[in-house]
Order: sequence, then C-alpha cells, then structure tokens
Amino acid sequence: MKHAPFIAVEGPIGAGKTTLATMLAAELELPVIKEIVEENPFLDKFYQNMDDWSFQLEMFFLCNRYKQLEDTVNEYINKDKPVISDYHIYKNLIFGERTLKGSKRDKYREIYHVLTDDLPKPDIILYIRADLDTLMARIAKRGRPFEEEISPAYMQQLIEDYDDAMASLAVREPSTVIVTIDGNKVDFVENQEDFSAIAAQLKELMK
Ligand SMILES: Nc1ncnc2c1ncn2[C@@H]1O[C@H](COP(=O)(O)OP(=O)(O)OP(=O)(O)O)[C@@H](O)[C@H]1O
Ligand SMILES: Nc1nc(=O)c2ncn([C@H]3C[C@H](O)[C@@H](CO)O3)c2[nH]1
Repeated sequence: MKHAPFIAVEGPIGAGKTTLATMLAAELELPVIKEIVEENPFLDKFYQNMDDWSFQLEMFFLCNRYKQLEDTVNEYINKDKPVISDYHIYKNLIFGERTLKGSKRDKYREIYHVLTDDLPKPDIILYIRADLDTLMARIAKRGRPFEEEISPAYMQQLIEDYDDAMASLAVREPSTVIVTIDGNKVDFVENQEDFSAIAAQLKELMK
C-alpha cells in the first residue's frame, strides 16, 4: 500500500467488531479507535421507542463519529500512521436509512454527506457477517440491559442492510479492500488459528 492504511472492522450489532479490532491492534501494534457506547444518552430510549428517538440517536452517533474521524485524520492519517477502528463512518447511513423516515431521513442523509464526503475513508474493511441466531446469542451473552429490547426482526433487517451496503460500497469505491469474515464459522475468540489467519491476511494487505 502506498500510504499507511486506515483499517475498519464492520458488521451488524454483536458481530465482534470491538473484540477483533482490539485483538488485531494488540497483535499488529496498531493504535485502535473505539466507539463510545456507555455514555450514549439516547440508546436506552431509542430501543424502547425507535420512532420517537431515532433522529436524536442518529445525529448523536453522527456527530460523535465525525469528531472521532477528524481526530483520527489529524493524529494518524495526515501523519501517514496506520490505524484500526471498530467501525466505518458509513454505518451511520446504514442505520439512518433503516431507522429514520420521511423528511428526517432526507435531512439526515444530506447532513451525513455534507459532513463526511470530503473526509478520508478506510482503505481496508474487515466485514464480519454472522446469522441471526449467532448475533442474538452474542448480544444476550454480552448482557447490555438496553439491548434486551432488540427484536429479531430489527436484527435480521440490519443483517440484510449490511450485506447490501457492503456490496454497493464495493461497486462505488472499488479501491477499498473488503475482506468478508464468516462469523458463524471463523471463531477468532476461541480459535487461535482462526485469529492468526486473519492477522496474517491483514499484514499482507498492509504491505
Ligand atoms: N467469535 C466470537 N466467538 C464468541 N464470542 C464472541 C465472538 N466475537 C464476539 N464475541 C462476544 O460477543 C459479544 C459481542 O462482541 P463485540 O462487543 O466485540 O461486538 P461488536 O460488533 O463490537 O458489537 P456492537 O455492534 O454492539 O458494537 C461480546 O460478548 C464478545 O465477547
Ligand atoms: N440506531 C443506531 N445507529 C447507529 O449509527 C448505531 N451505531 C451503533 N448502534 C447501536 C448498536 C448497539 O446496540 C450499540 C453499540 O454499538 O449501539 C447504533 N444504532
């Protein structure tokens, strides 16, 4: 790669993004950027009533991620240092298109593009796919109280939205390398060989 890569781990809720990004950062000695979850004042309310709270929540995520991306650009990308993040800012659009309706969705889409279109995007995406049963089990095991309200229908929709979004990103931005990881079969937590294979592939891509 001509410049130090910007790497993002993506996938639906509970796919293992933070887990994998943290493990890869330790293995490859990369700085890691993580989503701030616990301080989000709207998540709890959103899961109880999505229609009432989606705009506040999506705007909160967008503003936070915009700030984090700005910092990442200044601290790493402009200094040609590699970095790994446990999300891609594009996920704002994946969620926003699903949770918002009508004019709020139109306004949000516009704001998303105004804020992010001129900012650097990840060169490499590690996309973790997993089926509904696997994801619901992981979310339950993790046990965040506000996520008890997550319905299988919402999750199934997100799984499909993520597949569509990654396919359209591959067409729109062919220079982005997307590595798809089958999270049902590949177990980077319990199986050292599985983790080593992902780390080796990433090292190769970073050259
Ligand atoms: N391959 C795996 N095998 C078993 N457990 C896993 C695996 N990957 C993640 N987990 C567990 O599943 C839960 C969710 O993982 P994690 O928090 O990394 O997901 P995430 O994709 O970052 O979630 P979110 O979308 O909410 O940010 C955690 O309890 C984690 O320990
Ligand atoms: N609606 C919505 N929009 C987002 O951009 C977004 N990003 C993450 N999440 C949810 C998933 C986990 O519950 C929790 C932690 O990732 O927050 C989101 N929800």
